[in-house]
Formats: sequence, C-alpha cells, structure tokens
Amino acid sequence: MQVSKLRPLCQLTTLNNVITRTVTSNAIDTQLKSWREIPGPSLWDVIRQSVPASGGNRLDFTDGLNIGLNLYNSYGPLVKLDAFLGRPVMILLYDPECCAQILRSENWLPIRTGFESFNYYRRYKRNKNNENKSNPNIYGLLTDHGETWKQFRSTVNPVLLQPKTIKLYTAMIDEVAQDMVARLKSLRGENNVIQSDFAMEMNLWSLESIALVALGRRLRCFDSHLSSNSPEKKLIRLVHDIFKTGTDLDFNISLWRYFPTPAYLRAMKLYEEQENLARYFIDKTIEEFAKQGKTKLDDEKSVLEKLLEINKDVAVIMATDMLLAGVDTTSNTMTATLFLLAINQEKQDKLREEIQTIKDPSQKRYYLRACIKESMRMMPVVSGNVRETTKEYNVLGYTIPAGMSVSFMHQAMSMMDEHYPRATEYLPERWLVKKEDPLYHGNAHPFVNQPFGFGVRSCIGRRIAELEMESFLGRLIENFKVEWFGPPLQSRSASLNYMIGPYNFIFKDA
Ligand code: HEM
Repeated sequence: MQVSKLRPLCQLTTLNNVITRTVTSNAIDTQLKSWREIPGPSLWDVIRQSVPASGGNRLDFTDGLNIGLNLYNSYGPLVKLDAFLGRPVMILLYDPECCAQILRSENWLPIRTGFESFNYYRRYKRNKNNENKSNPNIYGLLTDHGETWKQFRSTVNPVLLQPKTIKLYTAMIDEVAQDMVARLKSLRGENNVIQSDFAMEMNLWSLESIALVALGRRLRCFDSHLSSNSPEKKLIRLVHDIFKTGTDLDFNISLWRYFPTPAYLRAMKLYEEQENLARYFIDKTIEEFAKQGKTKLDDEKSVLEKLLEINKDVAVIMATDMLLAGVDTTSNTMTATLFLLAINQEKQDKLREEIQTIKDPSQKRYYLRACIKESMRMMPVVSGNVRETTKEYNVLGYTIPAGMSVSFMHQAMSMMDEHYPRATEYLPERWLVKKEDPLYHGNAHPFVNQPFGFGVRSCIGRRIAELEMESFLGRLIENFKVEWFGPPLQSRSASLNYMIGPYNFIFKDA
C-alpha cells in the first residue's frame, strides 16, 4: 500500500518542520503536488453512488467506518472529498505519523470546525437578545477559536481537569448509576427486554449525570411524576431537540447557510432557550448555596462553585457546553460497550468477577477500564478528530494549504490489523498485557487511537466521562447478565457515531 512508500516523505517534512513547520522551499515545492490532485471520489461519484436509482453498489454514507475503510482501500492514506453545498473540501488522513505531524504543529491555537449553527447562534444571535446582560465576548469551548478560546480554556482547565474536584462526584454519580439500574429493572418486560425507547433511557442517564456537574443538582430525569411543564422536563426535551436539529443543520445537506430555513429558525430558538434554562437552574443552585451559608475549603468546592467564583457567565456558558457535549457522547459509548460485552460473554463474566471482587467504585478496576477503552477503539462515538490548518503542510507528497479541513481517521486506523493485531476482535486484554505480548496496545502508533482528541483542545470532560461510564458499567454488570439477540447493533455516522436500534438487549438478573 502507498503508506510505506510515501512515509519517508512525510518524515522528511517532520524534519523540515523543526525549522519552519511549513514547506516554503522552492526546491521541495516543485516536487510537491497541489492538494487539488489528492485522489478521492468526484462529487459526481458521491452523488451517483448515494442515489439508489443509479444501480451498482450503493454507498451508505451514514456507515462511517465502512465508508472510511473503503475510501482508504480505493485511494490510499490521503483522500480528498470535494466541497458540497456549503460544506468545505475535506482531506482525510490515515497515516498516524502524518496525523501526529499536523496535530502537534497545530497545538498552539488549534481550530476545530463543527457545531456551525451553534457557533452562528453564539456569535450573531445571542447578543441581539441579550436580556440577561451577559458578557457578549464569552463564546465557550465548543465554538470558539483563537485567543478568546485560549483564555476561556485556561480559566476552566484547573476546575474541570482537577482529579480531586472530579473525585468529589464519585458517590453522587454512583447514586445516579444505581437509580438508573433500578429504573431499567422496572422497565423490563417478561422477556427481560426493556419496554421503552432504549436510546432515550441512556440519554436520561447521561443527562442526569452531567447535570449534577454542570448545574449542581439532580434534574430528576427518572421521576415519572415530574410534570411535563416543569423546567426539568423542558430541559430534557430541549437537549434532545437540539441534538436532532443541530445535526440536521450542521451535518446533513441544508440551505440554512444561504437563507433562514425553518430548521435554522427553530435551532436559534432552541439554543436560546437552553441557555436561559441553564441560567435558571444555576440561579436556583446559587440560592441553595446561599441558604446553606457554609464556608467550604477549596478542596470541597464543586465544579459549579468554582466556576461561579470565576464569574456567572463562565459558569452558564460552560454548563450549556457540558449539556451539549456530555450527553450523547457518554450514552452512545455505554450502548456500544454493553453491546460488545453482550456478544462476548466470556469478557463479561471476567468483568463481573472483577466487580464482585472490587465492590467499591472509588477503587481502580483495571479490567473495567480496559473494557471501555476497547469499546472506544472499535465503536468510538467520535470517528475522527478534525482541524482547520493554520499553515501549509507537506503531507505524503502533496501541499495542504492553510485553511483546509483535515480529518484524522482514527476509527478506521484503529480497525486495521497493521496497527492493532486481531483488530476486529473485542479484546480488552490488549490494554493490560505486558510489552512482550504481541497484543500490547503500546505497539500501535499513539496517533492511531485518540478517542478524546489531542493536546490543548482535547476533551475537557474526559475525567467526568470516565467517572460516569466506569460507575454505570460497574453497576450494570453487577446487576445484570446482558445478552443480545438478532443482527449486530447498527450505527449511523453524523456529527457523532450514533448507535441506532433495534436495541436487542436482554437484561437478566446476574
Ligand atoms: C465518551 C465520552 C466523550 C468522548 C469520547 C468525548 C470526545 C471528545 C473529543 C474527541 C473532543 C474533541 C477533541 C479535539 O478536538 O482534540 C471533545 C471535546 C470536548 N468535549 Fe468531550 N467527549 C466525551 C464526553 C464529554 C463530556 C462528558 C463533556 C462534558 C464536560 C465533554 C465536553 C467537551 C468539550 C467542552 C469539548 C471542547 C473542548 C475544547 O475545544 O476546548 N465531553 N470531546
């Protein structure tokens, strides 16, 4: 495959970049090809193959992994996808060393594209209806770039990445996990299958968990007596609607970039309502803090208390970002992990054995962690990281100019045997075995698998997500023997990899 032939060129660039980081020398430029010549399907190919009437093998553009692997097999480690209806040209990269080169070089003020409609709301709409007189120059982590992003990130990093602060949530997050297990028990029918919408149930668990951190309170998502007009129910509905509308606008073909479509108008309203509700809940929590009237030591302060000490606008914007980024990510990862454990019963038994030996969720359970890591390798919720280049690169013989969207194809690379032996097998052991073992995960290039992203822009919710998922998976496997029937779980790729039904889980008592 082209990878091995072209890698030396990429490495040559790495050496050059020690000095300039971009390729400017004419001698090298004359040998390089333009990015326009990068191989890839033409727009016509894409349209033709996505239309059923065209006959032949229809490509399913929602099947991210297969499409990613097919493109690699057809065109090699560097692929160009043409621009289409407001979506820019996208360069797909499958060579881990070249991924490392760009990601490391872009690690000063990295630009990550995406969340376009949300970005538009925060930049151009939010300030027009700014009844709360909030600081209009705070845009948050998901949508901002440059110096203002850096300032916000450095302000919130010490709060959200501090292990001591996150540890404070261990018991509360575990309580949510136990409540969810009790709920699932009550939702089982005679055949031990969950009778309600499983995806929605998983979202309720993840929303209840992240709300604890973002809003400082239980939302009572599991409470069937909660009135449908209550602010809690409204927020639950909003988070759900935002995912749907936001994905339609940002990922699917939509004309909102040219004129205000009904979906665009709906999305702007949803974003505004979500921010107002986050502010409402945070105000209620502030009132409760005031009633308690306790002075706490720094070590005892929650994430929200620490963010409020910075200022309320930072707390509100960070809360809305957490509610957006922290629901579908953890819920889909949990669904994928449960599926992989259900079809690999011997791994599930081994995990249960560990959980029965180490009951305390605050203790390290290595096999449990490995089960989640292995599921994020095979069925990650984010299939690849993205950067918009801020400089010119020489990659595998082509120049990639500044301002180009490059997608690092982590999921596709992670499913190749050349990086992870027996890549299609669910083997949590690969994360635990010693160096001498051929399965040892450290034999793979570190930029093959990056489920939480890279560098200063990597996931700020990682520690919270890990705590939530470890706690919930532990309680699930302690209580249930999870089985699966019928065809494998399907996923649909959009802004995230969504696990889609039917969810053929059987939850027997363990
Ligand atoms: C399984 C769970 C999760 C996965 C796999 C995940 C993955 C990611 C990835 C890949 C990125 C982009 C990193 C990059 O561009 O280098 C990201 C960014 C982000 N994530 Fe997560 N995430 C998860 C859960 C969460 C949770 C629970 C929160 C809530 C606190 C969260 C908040 C964020 C935020 C705010 C960003 C933007 C950071 C920035 O640009 O500075 N994520 N996440």
